This record gives sequence, structure tokens and C-alpha cells, in this order.
Amino acid sequence: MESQRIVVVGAGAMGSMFGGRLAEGGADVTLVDVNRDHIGAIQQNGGLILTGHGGDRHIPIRATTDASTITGPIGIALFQCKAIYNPQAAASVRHLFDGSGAVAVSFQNGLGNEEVIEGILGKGRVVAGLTSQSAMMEAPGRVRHVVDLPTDMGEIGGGLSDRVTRWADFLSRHGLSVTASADVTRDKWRKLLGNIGLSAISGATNLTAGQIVDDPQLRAVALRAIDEAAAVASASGIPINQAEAYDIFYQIALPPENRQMKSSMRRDLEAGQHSEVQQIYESVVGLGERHGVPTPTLHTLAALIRGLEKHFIA
Ligand SMILES: NC(=O)C1=CN([C@@H]2O[C@H](COP(=O)(O)OP(=O)(O)OC[C@H]3O[C@@H](n4cnc5c(N)ncnc54)[C@H](OP(=O)(O)O)[C@@H]3O)[C@@H](O)[C@H]2O)C=CC1
Ligand SMILES: CC(C)(CO)C(=O)C(=O)O
Repeated sequence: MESQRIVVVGAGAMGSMFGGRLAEGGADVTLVDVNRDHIGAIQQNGGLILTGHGGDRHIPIRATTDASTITGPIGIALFQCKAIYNPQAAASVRHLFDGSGAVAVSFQNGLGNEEVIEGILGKGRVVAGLTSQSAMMEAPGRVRHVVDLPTDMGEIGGGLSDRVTRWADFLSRHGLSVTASADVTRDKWRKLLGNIGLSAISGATNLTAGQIVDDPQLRAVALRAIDEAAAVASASGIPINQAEAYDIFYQIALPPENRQMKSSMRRDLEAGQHSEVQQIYESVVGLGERHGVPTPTLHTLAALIRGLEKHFIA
């Protein structure tokens, strides 16, 4: 590993939580985020306030709104902005990749994120990731770690590479438990099924994961959406049977901390922000069309979120 310096690109809820835990674990971390209030509060407070899992604490950490002020070498960039901002975010840190061995990893939800980042940083620069952790912003400079669940990273083409094994080990030794996955595409689909079941229904109804699971009609819609997405995954060469698919959904929805959570898609809408409906739903609808798999429920959920975006975004 040439450099062990970490840059977190997009340091909102998840990026701050990841970066904060790594800084707390002794890693050299810089947060970069365009949100001036949040970064300003971290700078003013001399660090990030992390609450929730692990207890409330103050973590000294470097943070900037201007990625161009970060100089190399860096070892890894964790992409944690919302996926729709990946083009600008990747362009802002591209100078850190020119002529270096740095690697980028996206732990974002949905499909297609690595390809977009790779299109800007260059082929072979990006590894894929996923996380079942959850976090939310409480206030500028203050982030809540809601629940501690697994995080994985792996090569886009599959197999275990040295760089993935070394980074998963490094991150894990510095406070962020990450598993090196030999089949990250399959793992990403598994996480996606959890989002497919919860994100849009919570987004449209303003209900929590627990309320959705407890409501027979909403649970039925969630499971139908998951069935359709699992059929698309299988048609794309990633067989996921119904029992496995439902199991993933319940593993994400049922931990007591997550039962209380609304989806980040709901929080995006309320914040007047574009959601990740393209990465989480429309990408699967598109793949379904390509493989001749009907996805009426996914299509309907995506259309509802698009309608809500029109309502919420000025
Ligand atoms: N929150 C959660 O529990 C989970 C989230 N995820 C995934 O993690 C990712 C991040 O989600 P989350 O942390 O909730 O999102 P947040 O909106 O809390 O944080 C994203 C941050 O990125 C900033 N940003 C936007 N554009 C750029 C840019 N060009 N450069 C740098 N920063 C930028 C945003 O600023 P601004 O606010 O000004 O737009 C915001 O502060 C998403 O892909 C989500 O799907 C995965 C699992 C769980
Ligand atoms: C925690 C979970 C699974 C809820 O949908 C999520 O990934 C999100 O909110 O984006």
C-alpha cells in the first residue's frame, strides 16, 4: 500500500460516520463535502460529533469543502455522496488519482455507481462496495450512527485481489469493519433487494421500516417488488431465490434501530433533494426490460417517487 491516507468524498450521514470511526481508529482521514454548514460546524467544533452506536463522542477530524486543496498521495477515496452527484464528486478528486496507485470505493446504494466513477477516474481505479450500516444527520457537524451492520468491498469483476484484501483489513483494523468479498456484484444485489423493499415505500408513505413490515398491504407490496427484482437479478446471471431475498429484507428491516428508521430516500425528498430512484429502481426496471422480465411494481414505485420529487423539489 503506497499511502494509507483516506479521503471521504461526500461526508454527510454515512461519510461522516465512516470517516469519524476511521479517524477515531487512528487512520489519517480527510472529509470533503460541499455542504458548507456541516463542514463549517466540524471545523468550528474542532471535530465531528458522532452519536448513537458506540456512544456520544467528539472526534477530531480534518474537513474541507474544497477538494482541490487536498494534495496527494492518498491511498483510498470512499465515495459517500448521493450517487446522483458522483460525476461532480469524482471530478473534484481526480487530481488525487493522476499517476498514483490510489483506489476508490463506493459504498453507495444501487446499481451503476462504480461505472460512473470509473468513467471519470479511469479504468481499474474503482472497487465496488455496499453497506447495511445506517446513519443520519442530526444537525450540522453532528451525525447519528443508527445501527452497526456489515460492510463489504470487492473487485467489480469478482475474485479476491491483493488491494481489496489489504484495504478491507486496514479499514477493519481502524474501526470500520469491512469484509473482502469475492462476489461483490451478488452482495450488492442482495443489499439492493433490501432497498427495493423499503426505500420507495417509506419514501411515498413517510412510514418507518417497522411500520411497513407490520402493515400487511405494504409488506405485500414490498415483497412483490423484491420478487420482481430477484427475478431480474436471476435473469442477469445472479440467482437469488425467494427465501434468500425475503431473508435479506427482514435482516435489514427488523433490527430494533432500523424499525424506527425511514429510508434515506424519504429524507432526500423532505430535504428537497433528488433521490437515488434511478440507481435503486429504474436501473432494475431497465435491466428487466432488457431481459424480458416484467417489473410492474418496481415501475409503479419509481413513478411515485418521481412524482414526489416534483412535489418536494422547488
Ligand atoms: N443513510 C443511510 O443510512 C444509508 C445510506 N447509504 C448510501 O450512502 C450514500 C450516502 O447517503 P447519506 O450519507 O444518507 O447521504 P447524505 O445526504 O447524508 O450525505 C451526502 C453528502 O454528500 C454531499 N455532496 C453532494 N455533492 C457532493 C460533491 N460533489 N462532493 C462532495 N460532497 C457532496 C451532500 O451535500 P449537500 O447536503 O449539500 O447536498 C451531503 O452532505 C448514498 O448512496 C446512500 O444510498 C447506504 C446505506 C445506508
Ligand atoms: C437503511 C436502509 C436499508 C433503509 O432503506 C437504506 O439503505 C437507506 O435508507 O438508504
